[in-house]
Amino acid sequence: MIELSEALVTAWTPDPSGGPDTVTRLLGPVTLRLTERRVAVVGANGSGKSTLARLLNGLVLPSSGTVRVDGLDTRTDGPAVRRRVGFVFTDPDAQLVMPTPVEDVALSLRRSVPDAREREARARAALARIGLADRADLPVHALSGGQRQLLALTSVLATDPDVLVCDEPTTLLDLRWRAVVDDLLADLPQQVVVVTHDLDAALHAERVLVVDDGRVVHDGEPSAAVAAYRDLMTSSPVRSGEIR
Ligand SMILES: Nc1ncnc2c1ncn2[C@@H]1O[C@H](COP(=O)(O)OP(=O)(O)OP(=O)(O)O)[C@@H](O)[C@H]1O
Repeated sequence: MIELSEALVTAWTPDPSGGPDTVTRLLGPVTLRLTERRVAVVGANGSGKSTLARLLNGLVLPSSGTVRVDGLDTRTDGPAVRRRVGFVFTDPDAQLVMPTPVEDVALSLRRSVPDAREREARARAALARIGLADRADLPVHALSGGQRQLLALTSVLATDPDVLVCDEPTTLLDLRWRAVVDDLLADLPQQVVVVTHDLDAALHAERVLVVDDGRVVHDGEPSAAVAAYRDLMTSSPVRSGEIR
């Protein structure tokens, strides 16, 4: 289970005129217990969604307060937390590190499958399950954006995380690939936390968090949360100079 207790994220911002740096609040303080299997996070651009998502696996550490995953503190138990919580970025190129799909998935299996040949066989089987068997040995950059996102997901899932956090995993995809990735995520046995601008997808979650100006301003069942988010967006249009 993921628990945030008074988690606050701040950043030091340099003063362009050479004065002292200022501290900016990016998120929080947030107190949450995430127990549902499907959680969506929605909010305006720059509202703090990615910061919240990154807190969950220790990519961002709280400046004060704590974030715990199954009792492990992200500040002191980072590697153990990251083994439990897989993270999928918006842009798959941010996380695909090997030249070919089969090598990328095999790399994720290195801890659990010591034998190289067995690892490769399992990587090929995983790629076959998502329909990429015939792309396994192509250069990664030869895959389409949707195929690369599926590959990134497969590589993260190969590490067998208990929780998957996805930061806008379908934003760069067309409607067909969006449906493919949404279906894959929907069928996973793991807890999945998805940051999304896709309100239809958010409506399929069990719980939706609405983030605004670095705070969780609504937290509840999807239809009420999405309605609250729509109200928020129509009642506070972006005005010049207000973009965070
Ligand atoms: N390290 C940092 N230093 C200073 N400001 C930061 C830092 N990281 C994020 N921010 C700012 O914090 C705010 C929240 O960023 P975040 O990426 O969490 O927003 P978001 O809701 O995910 O936005 P989007 O939907 O556009 O991806 C933004 O204004 C961003 O510029």
